[in-house]
Amino acid sequence: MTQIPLVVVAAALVDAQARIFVQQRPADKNMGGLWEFPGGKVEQDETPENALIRELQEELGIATETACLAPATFSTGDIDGRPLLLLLYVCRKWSGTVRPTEAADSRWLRSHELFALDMPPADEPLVAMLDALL
Ligand SMILES: Nc1nc2c([nH]c(=O)n2[C@H]2C[C@H](O)[C@@H](COP(=O)(O)OP(=O)(O)OP(=O)(O)O)O2)c(=O)[nH]1
Repeated sequence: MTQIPLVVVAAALVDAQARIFVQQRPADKNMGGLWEFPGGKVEQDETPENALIRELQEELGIATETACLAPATFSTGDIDGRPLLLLLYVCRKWSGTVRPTEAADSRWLRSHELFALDMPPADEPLVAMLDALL
């Protein structure tokens, strides 16, 4: 049976020291304990950018806008047998202070430090791309 991909959006928030924000998924969630970029699923009738703006507000308490979300790269994979399309944006401009509301842990890391983290399989190409880009 053909399945429509699950579209997930994620942000590489980059601060003035070129560090990137990552957070650890809570143990009770799918892929619990893995490190990820903030973001989540695009809901019906949402644009990817609006979904990411919503997720950043919900998960981190920060506000940003579409013009501040630079499409960086994407990756593909599957989640529980459903195709996954993971869209990564780079965001350098937001208002408010990053305060994770749901994460088990969080860190600001240089791009090369991301390679040492346990992340979902679909994130590996994203990390390589960020490391080349930043
Ligand atoms: N946020 C995020 N999700 C990722 C990344 N890499 C990756 O494979 N995923 C997967 C994990 C999840 O199965 C899915 C995102 O779903 P989620 O559970 O975080 O999204 P959500 O906030 O919309 O979740 P919910 O309302 O269903 O709880 O994408 C990543 O870097 N960031």
